[in-house]
Amino acid sequence: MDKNAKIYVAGHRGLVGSAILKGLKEKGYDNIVLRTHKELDLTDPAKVTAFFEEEKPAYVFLAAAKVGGIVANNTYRADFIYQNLMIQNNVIHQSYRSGVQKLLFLGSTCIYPKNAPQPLKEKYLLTDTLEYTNEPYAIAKIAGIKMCESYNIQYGTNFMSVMPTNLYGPNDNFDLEKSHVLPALIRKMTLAKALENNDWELIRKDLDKLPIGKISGSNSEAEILNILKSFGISKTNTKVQVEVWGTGKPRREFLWSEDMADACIFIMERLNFDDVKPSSTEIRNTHINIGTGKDITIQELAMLIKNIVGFQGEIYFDRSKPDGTMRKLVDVTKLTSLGWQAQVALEEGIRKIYSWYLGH
Ligand SMILES: NC(=O)C1=CN([C@@H]2O[C@H](COP(=O)(O)OP(=O)(O)OC[C@H]3O[C@@H](n4cnc5c(N)ncnc54)[C@H](OP(=O)(O)O)[C@@H]3O)[C@@H](O)[C@H]2O)C=CC1
Ligand SMILES: C[C@H]1O[C@H](OP(=O)(O)OP(=O)(O)OC[C@H]2O[C@@H](n3cnc4c(=O)[nH]c(N)nc43)[C@H](O)[C@@H]2O)[C@@H](O)[C@@H](O)C1=O
Repeated sequence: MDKNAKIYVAGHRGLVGSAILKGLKEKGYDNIVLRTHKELDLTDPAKVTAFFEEEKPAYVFLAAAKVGGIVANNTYRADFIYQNLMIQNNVIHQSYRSGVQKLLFLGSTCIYPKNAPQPLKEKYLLTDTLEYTNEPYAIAKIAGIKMCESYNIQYGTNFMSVMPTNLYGPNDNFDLEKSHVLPALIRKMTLAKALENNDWELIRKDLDKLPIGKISGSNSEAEILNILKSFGISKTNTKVQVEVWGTGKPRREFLWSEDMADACIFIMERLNFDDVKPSSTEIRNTHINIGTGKDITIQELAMLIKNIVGFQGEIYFDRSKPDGTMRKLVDVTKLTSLGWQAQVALEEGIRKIYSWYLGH
């Protein structure tokens, strides 16, 4: 990418978009065009058309999407399929129409079949049925991969697709109902530790960030305890307990968001669709996995976060909540063979995000 070329980062205030923006600035890219969700609703075809006609970016990082954890995906199924299809259809199609030189579409490893062999190779796409809790989101993401691939084949565009594993880092979503597991457990353990220490000031400050109406400065301690209980943080006479969803047995792989951003920029700077296009007519692997190549169980993750936060109480598993896919470790050979590797180990990343969370 030319350092002066106009680059559009869609979703620049989110977890990944903010890390991509930071990474681009650090590398000296200074012609970056941005729009908040409020300024440009990417589900609106007319507004997206007008934006591309006006700005004509040369490069596009498509990091805007409807995103959430397992329960959000399972609950807001219509929103996840509709909004994601609309956002990506609009951005990819208008990128083609306005002559964008290269686009990076962000998918997710949930595109792979629920029971696919491990580690997940790119070619396992579309070989079996998906995990049901996130099927609408996964189908939208598969449509995005196939849209990039089809435009490349028919129109000669250069649209790349990447499939990141579970991500975490600054500007993540810490909503206790809609977020992913890692930010949710950071927040739950932080609140639980504050409850152990009777640190009501910290608890009030934290809960103040909840949707309006749940808490105000005048909530009594009993009312706050009820709110915490509704999020799975409870106190008996002797101990504080934190609820962890599911059985704790599923395995997940976690990548620091700034490593993810680094991989995205690496791919945009060095790779083209022709480099990843297989010669076979049965194309199933034109996308690229991004991950660390290491996974842990949710129980191990919960214990790691508990220790780093310094929460002394107990954790227990709520088996009424879904486990989702039991394992989705990605095969990162395609990317690492090109010279890219993740830098931030999980324990270091958890320390960093815990410190970021306390500061925010
Ligand atoms: N987080 C993860 O663990 C993973 C994420 N991914 C993928 O990475 C990408 C980025 O995800 P992540 O950064 O976590 O998501 P975030 O929710 O943190 O950020 C998404 C961004 O998209 C914006 N956005 C959402 N809807 C619209 C819209 N209609 N118009 C304009 N902007 C919109 C949001 O703005 P606002 O907040 O104002 O709505 C936000 O800035 C997504 O494609 C996601 O599917 C893939 C695998 C794992
Ligand atoms: C990135 C990926 O994210 C989603 O998939 P997921 O990996 O299943 O997402 P998750 O982070 O929400 O959960 C991981 C595991 O952790 C368990 N778990 C324990 N306790 C909490 C908890 O407190 N919150 C959450 N959210 N999960 C918890 C939870 O039960 C599950 O077993 C996809 O829908 C899709 O969007 C996608 O692509």
